[in-house]
Amino acid sequence: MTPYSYKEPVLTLEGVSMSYNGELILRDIEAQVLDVVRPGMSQGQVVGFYGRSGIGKSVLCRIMAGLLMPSRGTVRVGAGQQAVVPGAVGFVQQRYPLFDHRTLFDNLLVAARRKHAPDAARQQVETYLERFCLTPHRQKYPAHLSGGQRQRAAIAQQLLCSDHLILLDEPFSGLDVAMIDEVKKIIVEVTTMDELNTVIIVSHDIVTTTALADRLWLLGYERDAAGQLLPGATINKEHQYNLAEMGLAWHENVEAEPEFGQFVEHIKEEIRKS
Ligand SMILES: Nc1ncnc2c1ncn2[C@@H]1O[C@H](COP(=O)(O)OP(=O)(O)OP(=O)(O)O)[C@@H](O)[C@H]1O
Repeated sequence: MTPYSYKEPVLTLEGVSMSYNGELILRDIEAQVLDVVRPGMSQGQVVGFYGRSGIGKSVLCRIMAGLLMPSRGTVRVGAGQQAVVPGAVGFVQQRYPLFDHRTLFDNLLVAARRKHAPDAARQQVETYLERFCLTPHRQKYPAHLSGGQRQRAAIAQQLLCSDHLILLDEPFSGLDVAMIDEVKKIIVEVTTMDELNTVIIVSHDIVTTTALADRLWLLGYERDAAGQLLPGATINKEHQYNLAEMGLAWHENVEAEPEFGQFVEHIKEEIRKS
């Protein structure tokens, strides 16, 4: 088994609940991501986040990104475990919002300027363009980029202006198989770029996401002792999977392993039941 250990927390959800007009959507969520350490390498974290449609994944993402205040509870982020504020967590939404009237380079520069002085910001943008194979497209406007290029640009943009934590909402939907491979590579690249980089992937593509993840969260409903469904979805302890502990993290071609196939079936069944 790959040797690993854990250091300080990079994301903590403490008693997070959310109601809208008296309807409880999320109930008392307690979950934490720790900085994983693997000898001789810079290893970030990948959390796969699942749940049935309409259960509250987007609401929880907006709370984790600091864009929505929970009705109760707190979200702490980063090595300093500060309460999250808007901008601290990158959020790549399905529409990949970029400024249409700015070139790709300028879009990234606007993001980088939120964190860096002018010269350093330009340098950072050059680095990210290169890393994400976007250098040849630097002068193009968003409308002239392919779906995959926009996806990579949006991930680069969010990485440039946030502090290590990035949420990806359905990053594989609507992409062809070659593009899915490319986005997978980017996610691996992001999480090996910096020890503290943490990517949370919200996805209905269980196989692709589980293969990348070292941790999974499943948002579902719990039942009381009498078997009645409790209001509000939560991520209970049994639905917080540590794939490193299970020997299913960081393998190339993990999808081909029988244990992986069995685990994916188990997850699908849990999602159906929840
Ligand atoms: N501003 C709001 N006011 C009232 N209810 C809301 C609001 N935002 C979300 N909801 C409700 O919260 C619930 C969870 O919605 P959410 O968008 O988080 O689901 P989801 O798990 O992301 O779904 P999907 O996988 O289909 O995108 C839904 O019932 C939705 O109607």
